[in-house]
Amino acid sequence: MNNKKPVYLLSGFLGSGKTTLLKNLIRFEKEQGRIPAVLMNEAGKVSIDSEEVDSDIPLAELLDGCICCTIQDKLESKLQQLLITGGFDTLIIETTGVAHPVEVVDSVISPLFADQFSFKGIVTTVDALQWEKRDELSIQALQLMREQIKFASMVLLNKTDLVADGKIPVILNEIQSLTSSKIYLTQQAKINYKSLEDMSLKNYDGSSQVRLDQDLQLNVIVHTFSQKIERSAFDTWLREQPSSIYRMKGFIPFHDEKYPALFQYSYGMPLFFEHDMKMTPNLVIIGENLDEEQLKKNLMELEK
Ligand SMILES: Nc1nc2c(ncn2[C@@H]2O[C@H](COP(=O)(O)OP(=O)(O)OP(=O)(O)O)[C@@H](O)[C@H]2O)c(=O)[nH]1
Repeated sequence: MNNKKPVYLLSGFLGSGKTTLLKNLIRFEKEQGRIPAVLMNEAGKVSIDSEEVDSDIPLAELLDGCICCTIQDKLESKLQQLLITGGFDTLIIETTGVAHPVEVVDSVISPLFADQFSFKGIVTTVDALQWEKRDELSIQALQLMREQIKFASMVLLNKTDLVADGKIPVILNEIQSLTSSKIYLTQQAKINYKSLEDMSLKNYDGSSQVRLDQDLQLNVIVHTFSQKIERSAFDTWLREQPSSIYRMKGFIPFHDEKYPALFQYSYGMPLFFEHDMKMTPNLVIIGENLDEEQLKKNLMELEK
């Protein structure tokens, strides 16, 4: 009888649907009578996604950096902590959108945990629309997306609702040329989660070509609003932002709302959701070669 806890690694570029998949997977695990633990990290000092994980789920977080080479030691100690605290059956790791999955696999497959964890594989989500528009990405960002696909044990081609039906076979072919793993077409990262149980770790040869810290000039900027702002002024500010901002998320304190609104933005598409709890009004901005000083100055002007 194998008592090792299965570990799933969720990978995928910024905004591709990892957190959406995580939430679905947690629900599925609970329905199967299992308790999932979650390890997540965010490329910023504050965590937005962890607010989305129910409080009854064991959760460990790594902040301020990517779950990759720079914090591998921290990752190992978090894994150890989780094992000591126990009380879970499955572990789901959500990596930041800028992490190379292989770096994380290295920690999880560490001899330290060999008898406790059974690594099931990497599930990579790909934003179909973003793939279609991949020419707009920098070479490094595109290279990372390719690597995330190449090392996947399973690929979810997500957000298929955002591209024309006729384009799907083309995209599918392009992605299949990078991996022999199965590709599922999804919306809101919905699949039959039982297929995850049969995954095996493919394409893991330990070689990684992208060292993000050196290659991709990615900035993570965190702004904390000190006052409420006008929605219209924020919308105007949004329209002026460059395409080199890949992702934003946070809680925005608007004048006419009781609590800060949850804000999600990927590749030019903003979404706002009412929130029924008072969250710290932090906005995390992720992009390439961003002018932090100018961005913060403009955001502060919205508060006047
Ligand atoms: N239209 C559409 N939107 C989706 C789909 N799946 C997820 N989204 C939305 O896309 C946004 C980003 O999804 P997340 O699940 O947060 O993506 P992520 O990969 O965790 O993002 P990071 O944490 O920034 O790397 C959210 O607003 C989701 O609701 C989909 O299939 N179609």
